[in-house]
Amino acid sequence: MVGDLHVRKDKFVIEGGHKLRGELEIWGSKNASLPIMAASVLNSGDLILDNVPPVKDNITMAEILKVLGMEVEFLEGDKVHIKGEPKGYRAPYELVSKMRASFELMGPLLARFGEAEIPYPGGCRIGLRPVDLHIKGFESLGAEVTVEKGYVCARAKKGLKGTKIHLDKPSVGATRNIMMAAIMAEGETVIENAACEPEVVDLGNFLKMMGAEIEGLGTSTIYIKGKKDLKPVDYYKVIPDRIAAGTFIIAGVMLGKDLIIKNVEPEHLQSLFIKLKEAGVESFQIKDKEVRIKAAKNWKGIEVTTMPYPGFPTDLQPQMMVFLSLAQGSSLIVETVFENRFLHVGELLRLGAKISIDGRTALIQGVEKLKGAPVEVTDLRAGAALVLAGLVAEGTTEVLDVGEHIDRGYVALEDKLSNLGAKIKRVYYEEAN
Ligand SMILES: CC(=O)N[C@H]1[C@@H](OP(=O)(O)OP(=O)(O)OC[C@H]2O[C@@H](n3ccc(=O)[nH]c3=O)[C@H](O)[C@@H]2O)O[C@H](CO)[C@@H](O)[C@@H]1O
Ligand SMILES: C=C(OP(=O)(O)O)C(=O)O
Repeated sequence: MVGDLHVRKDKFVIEGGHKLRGELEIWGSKNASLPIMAASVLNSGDLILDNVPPVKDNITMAEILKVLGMEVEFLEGDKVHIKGEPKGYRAPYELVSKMRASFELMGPLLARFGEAEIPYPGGCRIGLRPVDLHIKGFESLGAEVTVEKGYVCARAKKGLKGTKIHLDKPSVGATRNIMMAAIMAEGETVIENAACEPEVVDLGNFLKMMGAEIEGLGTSTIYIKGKKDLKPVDYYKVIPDRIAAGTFIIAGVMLGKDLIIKNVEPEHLQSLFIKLKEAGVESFQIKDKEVRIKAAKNWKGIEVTTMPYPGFPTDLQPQMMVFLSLAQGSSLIVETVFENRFLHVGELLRLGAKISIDGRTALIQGVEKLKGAPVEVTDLRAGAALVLAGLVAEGTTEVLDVGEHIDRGYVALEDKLSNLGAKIKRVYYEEAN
């Protein structure tokens, strides 16, 4: 019975060991869709964003835009229709606390209204994840920033002024937020030590379509010439999700049998391909936007260090750890981006993996097989990794609490995997609150 003391959750029940075959089309990037949806508060008119999957985070962003006064509707075929203009500049805590990228409304709202009030954001609890670099950037542009009852409030009544900003770290979110604030500022802004991630470039390309003057996208120095007047954009197509693609590619090298992953941007996944080859995996071919994969027979342990792009993505680290758990010999994974992104390790141990942690380094001793067990999801990519582990493990694995995390970034993952031959189903359960 669902009463006050119980919450309804969902889990995946996976029978491991089944091969993956057939075709899968990768959807649009969540981490590019989110800031582009945020940037739509700067657009006037009718916008169709294409390749925007209805993952939970995108739905949350749509809800926030609606609270701000815009009309947002998800259409068939991963399109979202955004109309109208924002009437307010304060985003509600209940929605912002669900994900990280909601804080990226601050830059465009500040540019548009000279004012923005956004609570500290949520998102995966993989580290402290402060927003100090975002705030320093807004302050450098001339905004006065205060924190009031958990809301970060930025004010620049006289408008923002372009300046040189050097980021202490190449933060993806801070680069995007500052870029959005700066496109309407007076004069030139230079962002040094900027993030080079494809999702930053995609947002920049969208802003350029609006008439923003931006140079240096994809490099560590971004130049922005502020402009008062932007022009409406009516259509933009978001890049494919490289992390979703990487997740399926890692599944494929463990379990593929003529698996074809489509709508992949190979350039965005070079660091993964290089590491798979270093481990001795040659059973995949890349042609244009397609990757054809067969399971590798065996592979050897390697060292992987997560780094900002074009380094190995932290968002594929948990999935890679599953692959390396089954390697011959030992592997090292060094997580340099987030200080607490080994939450999946405890769960992988339940499945028989041999992993120890020393600070930001995980030492993985390859085992012959993983064995099914109940495991709990702690964050989005940890969840993806546990699903991969369940697919490859002997016996049945129950991956608990998938709705809270996995659905944030993967739409109906169980259906996509079932279509490829996996035995996986979603089951609802109740948990004491
Ligand atoms: C919605 C979205 O696109 N999320 C991605 C984005 O997150 P997000 O934009 O939050 O990641 P950042 O690049 O900002 O974070 C990188 C590091 O910088 C630190 N930091 C960041 C901002 C700040 O003001 N101060 C600070 O110290 C963070 O704690 C972290 O240790 O990039 C991450 C790194 O590729 C990915 O894992 C996330 O999937
Ligand atoms: C960490 C992630 O998301 P977020 O930044 O929204 O928490 C992710 O997409 O893996």
